[in-house]
Amino acid sequence: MLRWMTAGESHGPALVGVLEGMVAGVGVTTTDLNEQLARRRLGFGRSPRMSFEADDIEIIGGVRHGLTQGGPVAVRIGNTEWPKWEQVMSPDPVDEDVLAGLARNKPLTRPRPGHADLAGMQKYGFDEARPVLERASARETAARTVLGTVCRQFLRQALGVEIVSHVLSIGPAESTSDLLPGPEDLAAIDENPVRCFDADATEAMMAEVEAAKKDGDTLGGVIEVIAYGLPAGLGSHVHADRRLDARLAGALMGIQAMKGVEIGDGFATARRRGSQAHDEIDPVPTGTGVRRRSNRAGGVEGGISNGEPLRARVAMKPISSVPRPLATLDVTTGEPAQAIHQRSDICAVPRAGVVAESMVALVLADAALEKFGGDSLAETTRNARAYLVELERG
Ligand SMILES: Cc1cc2nc3c(=O)[nH]c(=O)nc-3n(C[C@H](O)[C@H](O)[C@H](O)COP(=O)(O)O)c2cc1C
Ligand SMILES: C=C(O[C@@H]1CC(C(=O)O)=C[C@@H](OP(=O)(O)O)[C@H]1O)C(=O)O
Repeated sequence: MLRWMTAGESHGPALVGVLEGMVAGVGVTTTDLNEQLARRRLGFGRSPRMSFEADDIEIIGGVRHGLTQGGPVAVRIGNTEWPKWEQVMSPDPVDEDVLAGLARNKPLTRPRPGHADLAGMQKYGFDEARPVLERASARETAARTVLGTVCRQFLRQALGVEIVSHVLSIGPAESTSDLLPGPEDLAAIDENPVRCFDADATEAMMAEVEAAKKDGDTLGGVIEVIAYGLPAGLGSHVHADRRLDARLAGALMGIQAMKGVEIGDGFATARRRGSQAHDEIDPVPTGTGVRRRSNRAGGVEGGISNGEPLRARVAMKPISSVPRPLATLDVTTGEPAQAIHQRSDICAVPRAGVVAESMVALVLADAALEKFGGDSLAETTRNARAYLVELERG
């Protein structure tokens, strides 16, 4: 079983991520992790913090000379913003007079609708939003991205799986193209300012972000993640929590601000007749596997991967730090007020796609290890090959 956890606050000294259960022998380096962290900073409409902050990464356990060792992989990502926050976020007590003189420490008593501020204050008994937003912040997704990258390396090296994401829509601007990007298209997608595969939709998406910025507003959108090369047989129909689709939905919805998940054609499938909704199967000569005429199911049937590319879509709500402030209350007075606004992303959909890739990688690596087992990359690969040979034999 693969387990993972992150710790750390948005303006604390560092984030930490731990991945337990990864086999030995997976090739992964600091450069691999940095590459994915850099991708997570991409995109038109991102927060100014993305351009001046660096992810200061250090692998502190589980990897030796570029190979996983079978023990927990632990990674520390230093926040280069820390010196500005050393007192506000100090783990140890700080003199009250010093704190009172710090503008950064001003209590945040006007919670933002749509952020975790008010719900978190109520739940944990805080009288201001700082302790809530520090952990609710999607800064934490840097740690997940790193752990997902280890899984991505494992999936690639054990099974030849490649994971891609692209933006389908930002606000009302959406791609109408049916073209599915492949692994070879990922570099071009990353070069596109909104990480969109459809050049025709790019300008409209950028125009939406510009217009939202001008109006003091924010935007959400829809991202698609595709995994290629996934063998049939991951996940299971036998119990709810073993279903691959349920696990993917939970993982994707577990990303801050994600409010909807579709597997394959998802909601569109619900509007079709059965004859137009499913993927008909053609007989093929023994030894060549099976063939489907389409992939509306997005590579999962009965909670089990079916060998087609896995497709999952996730809908992100607009950023809740709206520059044109939303109505709220001041919790100290109970009077109406305008929500706090802080430096923020206008639209984080393009970079959220990279986080979504990592979440999919975590789920797929877990499901692959469950299916094929093993303690080393060589053993898992051997087991997977033996299974695939049997499968193709029919
Ligand atoms: C990559 C990424 C970047 C984000 N950037 C911001 C941001 O700059 N400002 C903000 O208010 N929310 C941002 N969010 C969203 C908040 O973290 C999220 O709205 C908040 O945690 C509440 O969402 P929830 O209701 O899903 O928990 C971002 C989310 C992601 C995934
Ligand atoms: C720091 C990151 O994203 C942050 C996510 C975030 C939020 O509320 O989720 C709010 C912003 O933080 P700040 O208010 O400090 O500018 C984003 O910059 C990051 O992704 O590394």
